[in-house]
Amino acid sequence: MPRADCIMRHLPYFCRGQVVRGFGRGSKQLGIPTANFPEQVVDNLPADISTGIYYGWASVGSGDVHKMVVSIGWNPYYKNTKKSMETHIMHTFKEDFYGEILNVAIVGYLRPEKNFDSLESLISAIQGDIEEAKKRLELPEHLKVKEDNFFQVSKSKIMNGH
Ligand SMILES: Cc1cc2nc3c(=O)[nH]c(=O)nc-3n(C[C@H](O)[C@H](O)[C@H](O)COP(=O)(O)O)c2cc1C
Ligand SMILES: Nc1ncnc2c1ncn2[C@@H]1O[C@H](COP(=O)(O)OP(=O)(O)O)[C@@H](O)[C@H]1O
Ligand SMILES: [Mg+2]
Repeated sequence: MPRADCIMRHLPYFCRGQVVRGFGRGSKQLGIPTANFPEQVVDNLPADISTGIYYGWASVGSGDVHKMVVSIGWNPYYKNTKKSMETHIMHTFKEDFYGEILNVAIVGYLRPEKNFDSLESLISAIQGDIEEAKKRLELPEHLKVKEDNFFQVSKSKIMNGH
């Protein structure tokens, strides 16, 4: 079990980066696309932040802020050799946003990464995470992060062309 202090000490955790292509394993076909961050963003995570499933807020470029869940780790079901950080945003986008800047604020921890004996059980675990995250994000302490200057800055920066 990850130690609680290693998780909470770093939250809320803010970061941004360009959306890159993942393994294209068809998470989109499963109805759960995940926007993957490049290696540098993953390498910049605090060294002792636990791998696992987290929730928080995200925006694409200067767009609206939405609820999100993010998976940090090695995806034991797929046995990745590189640590990844993938964000599923609870919003239906008109099109893909590869190459755009994804802004994320992680506010809470849900569970460690797990292995599953079928793809169906992985999918239902992720769906459970999404429902739990939606609920927890309604807490006032989490709602206030949605209004954080971090997201305002991302708007003005992009609008001014910097
Ligand atoms: C909320 C959430 C929870 C996840 N939990 C697990 C997990 O417990 N174990 C695992 O192997 N992968 C987990 N994943 C990662 C999926 O396996 C991953 O999104 C999928 O491999 C797609 O990868 P790709 O973007 O490289 O195509 C989770 C993803 C999300 C968004
Ligand atoms: N709600 C969403 N959350 C995350 N990514 C989304 C969403 N809707 C569309 N996308 C797009 O889908 C891509 C991720 O799909 P995915 O199947 O995980 O492919 P990859 O393996 O390349 O990450 C994202 O990079 C983004 O461009
Ligand atoms: Mg992905």
